[in-house]
Amino acid sequence: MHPDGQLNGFNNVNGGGVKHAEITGHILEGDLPAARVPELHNLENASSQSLFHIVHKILDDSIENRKEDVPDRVACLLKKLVQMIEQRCSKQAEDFKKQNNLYKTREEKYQFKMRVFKTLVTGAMEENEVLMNQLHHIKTEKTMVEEKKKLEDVELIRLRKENNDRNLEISQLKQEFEVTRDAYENRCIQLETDAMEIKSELENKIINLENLLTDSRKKVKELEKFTESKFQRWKKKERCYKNFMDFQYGSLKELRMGSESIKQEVLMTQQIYAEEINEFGMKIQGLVDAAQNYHAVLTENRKLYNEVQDLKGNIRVYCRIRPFLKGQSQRQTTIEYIGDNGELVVTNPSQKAKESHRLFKFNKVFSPAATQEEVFIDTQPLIRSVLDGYNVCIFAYGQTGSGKTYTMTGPNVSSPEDWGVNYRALNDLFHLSQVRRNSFEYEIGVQMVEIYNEQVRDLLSSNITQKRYPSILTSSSFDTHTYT
Ligand SMILES: Nc1ncnc2c1ncn2[C@@H]1O[C@H](COP(=O)(O)OP(=O)(O)OP(=O)(O)O)[C@@H](O)[C@H]1O
Repeated sequence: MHPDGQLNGFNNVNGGGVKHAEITGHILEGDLPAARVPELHNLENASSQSLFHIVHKILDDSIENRKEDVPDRVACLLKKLVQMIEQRCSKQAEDFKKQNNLYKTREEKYQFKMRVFKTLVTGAMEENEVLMNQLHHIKTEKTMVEEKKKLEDVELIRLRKENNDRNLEISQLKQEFEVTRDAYENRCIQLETDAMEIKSELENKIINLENLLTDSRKKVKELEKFTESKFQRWKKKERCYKNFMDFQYGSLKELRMGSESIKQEVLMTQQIYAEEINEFGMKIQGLVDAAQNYHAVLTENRKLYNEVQDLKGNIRVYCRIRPFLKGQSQRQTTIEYIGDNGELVVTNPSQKAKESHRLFKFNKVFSPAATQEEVFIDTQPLIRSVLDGYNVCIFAYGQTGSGKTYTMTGPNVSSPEDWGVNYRALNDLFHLSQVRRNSFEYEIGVQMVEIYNEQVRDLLSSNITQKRYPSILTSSSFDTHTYT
């Protein structure tokens, strides 16, 4: 593997070593003539170390012997030696360069080979891994196959046992088959005998059936004749129906035409109807406007009406004179005069002449002849103002038997003519709420009380214990709610 130049170099050194001994022998002797210096050219092949050694020797020798001619020879020799060393050095440098280049080339080659080897090694390792995996897989499969084999062995033993059992069964079945076959053969013989009997029976039946068939054919012929006549009748009927259908079809055509004309009429009517509806809508709009105006006028009217009630006076006192009851004498009357504007003159015969007449002034005085309706008509406007949100109180005052119940309730509830103020007022309020139901919704509550000996009693309560009010009535107890 060493370069050739280096090997030659060693040879030269060895070879040079022999000559070096000879040359040093001459130089050491000190009689190296100048004529022999050219022989030193033969030292070209001597090693650099031996040449340096020679130089050292020459120098030592010249120092020891102090010969005058030595320096020239030494100089000549040294020059020669230096030239040789230089040549050698340059040669060696070239050799080194060459070797270096050679080494580099080889190194690249080696590196390339190394890479190839590495690739091969990597491939070999991967292959090895794959093989290892395959080996592992094969081992696993082997284990499975072994287990399967064990199971199959067990299965084989079981199948063998089963086979023995089956053989046993087969032999038993064979025996049974023998027995069954014998029974079957006997049965066949029996059946053959039966079949023979049935055959003879069937032959008899066939003869009978043939007779029946002959009869049937006769009947079929008769039926055919009958069918032919019927067919003719049906054909006649078909013709009739066809005529009828044609007639119906014509009627249907007429009906369709009629339907078309009706459709046209309906469309016309729809158009007229739409126009009329439009007109009607416009009229309704007018009516709505009129109704709105009507409401405004009604509100104004009501306002004026309540103002009139206010002007008549918030507190009004009416006097009703009860007629004499049966058995009472008409001569006992103390009523002297009843005026149209509420004047009442009462006489008291027990007083002196001046004080015997007393004048009372009321809003109105009802005579004994006044009816229930006349009394109510004067209170009606006040009652109606309740529906506009005014508080109204009507109460009767008087001594026992003076006619309070008669005036407020009436003597006979079943007769509307006899109804008192209460019934008439409620009747009027319900009637008005019905009339105004499109504009207002009223909720009406009723309470009737009696004040007797400064004790308030609920006249509508059916429970006796709750009849007496514990306290004085508040105005809110009489409220009538209105909603718009
Ligand atoms: N205007 C009238 N016309 C005819 N009969 C009358 C009239 N007013 C009262 N009466 C009769 O007078 C009687 C007494 O009347 P009523 O019972 O109404 O009196 P009252 O004031 O309620 O008595 P009390 O305070 O005791 O309850 C009754 O029989 C009633 O029918």
